[in-house]
Parts: sequence; C-alpha cells; structure tokens
Amino acid sequence: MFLEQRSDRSRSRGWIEVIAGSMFSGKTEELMRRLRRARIAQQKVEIFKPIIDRRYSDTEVVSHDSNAIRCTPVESSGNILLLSSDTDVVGIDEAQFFDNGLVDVCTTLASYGVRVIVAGLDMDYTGKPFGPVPYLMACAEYVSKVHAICVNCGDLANFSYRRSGGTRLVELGASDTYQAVCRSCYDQLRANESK
Ligand SMILES: Nc1ncnc2c1ncn2[C@@H]1O[C@H](COP(=O)(O)OP(=O)(O)O)[C@@H](O)[C@H]1O
Ligand SMILES: Cc1cn([C@H]2C[C@H](O)[C@@H](COP(=O)(O)O)O2)c(=O)[nH]c1=O
Ligand SMILES: [Zn+2]
Repeated sequence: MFLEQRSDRSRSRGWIEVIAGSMFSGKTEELMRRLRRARIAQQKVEIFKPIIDRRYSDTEVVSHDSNAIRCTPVESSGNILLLSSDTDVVGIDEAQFFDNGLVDVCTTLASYGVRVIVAGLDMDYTGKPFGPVPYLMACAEYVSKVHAICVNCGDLANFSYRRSGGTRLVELGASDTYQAVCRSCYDQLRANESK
C-alpha cells in the first residue's frame, strides 16, 4: 500500500502516515511492519518514542506480543527534528504522549522529504481526543484506523476502557489496567461506574 521506493529528495516529496486506534488494536505491530520494510528497502530509518513510555522497555518500541525494535526515547517533539537529519523514514510510537508541537515537527519533516509514520491512541480512557494524534490525523496524507477485539462481546473495539488506576490522563499500563471494548460495551461499563 505504501511505497518503500524513495522519491527524489531534491523534490521534497515527503508525507505523513498515521496509525491510530484503541489499545491492543495493532498500532505498534503495524508501525514495526512498515519500518522493517523500509529498512529492507535500504532506507535510513529513525524511530522515536516519548521518554515517559517506560512500560515494557526504555530503549525499544515493544508490542503487546513482545515484538521489539530499538528506538530513541525523547523528552519532547523538538528533539525528533534535531535527531532526524539525513533520514528517509521517521517512525514515532505512543504519539499521544507528545506535546502538540509534534504536529509541526511531522509537517516540517514531511516538507523536507521525509516519510513520517506516527502511531498513537486517538482517544483517551474517557473517549476524548488524545494529545496531538487527532490533529495529526487531520494533517496526514494517509490515516489507518485499526481496531482491537472487544473483550466483552467479540465485536471490533475502538475504545480503551480503564479498569483501575484512577483518573489521571497519563496512566501507563496494559491488560492489567485497560481493556479494548466496542462502543456499546464501553457505554455500559462507564454507566455502571456511576451507579
Ligand atoms: N482485545 C484484543 N484485541 C486484539 N488484539 C489483542 C487484544 N488483546 C491483546 N491483543 C494482542 O495485541 C496485539 C497488538 O499489539 P500492539 O501492536 O502492541 O497493539 P497497540 O500498539 O495498538 O496497543 C495483537 O496482535 C494481539 O496479539
Ligand atoms: C487510554 C489511555 C492509555 N494510556 C496509556 C496506557 C499505555 O501505557 C499507553 C497506550 O499503549 P498502547 O501501545 O496503545 O497499548 O497509554 C494512558 O496513559 N491514558 C489513557 O487514557
Ligand atoms: Zn463489545
């Protein structure tokens, strides 16, 4: 679906791809698949994640199935620009944790001719747009909305239900803390909370 072949850098043909969805929807696996293919095509790839994502590893992007790829953890979106010189492809995971400056960073890189692939949650546990991801979806050339399986009913899931862990926006966790659920199961679970 996406071209691994580089276009001529002098013509500055870059673009932004966003992979968005709930937790467990396969965002990280899809990001890693695209980045591996770019490496097979001999392209220079740099991978970043926010430094606060210490869930599985400090220096790797790791999927829920334990597949991993090395990355550079960064404090803020501005670091990505500084560390991406002479790069063909930039991959960014857990984009929801970055500041809104990530939108400008991705746009600038794309204008320089870089293929930018961003993965992140589109909604937080309350069902609200999460960080810069919805803005990136608006600015991207390509958006892939991926889905998990609802652990309650087996339908497609696009919500991340928080089972425990309080009300802070940022609460790292996996299936201990979150479940992927469909809209109907999400509404039911949230309604039960206020009973
Ligand atoms: N409810 C679920 N629906 C789909 N996949 C799930 C679910 N729970 C666990 N998984 C596992 O999670 C993997 C996806 O992991 P990952 O790419 O890290 O997702 P994401 O980055 O979107 O959270 C799937 O291949 C599957 O093995
Ligand atoms: C919904 C939601 C999630 N988080 C955290 C939980 C995980 O550490 C990551 C998402 O990881 P994944 O690769 O998409 O599975 O985000 C959070 O901090 N706040 C939330 O509302
Ligand atoms: Zn459901």
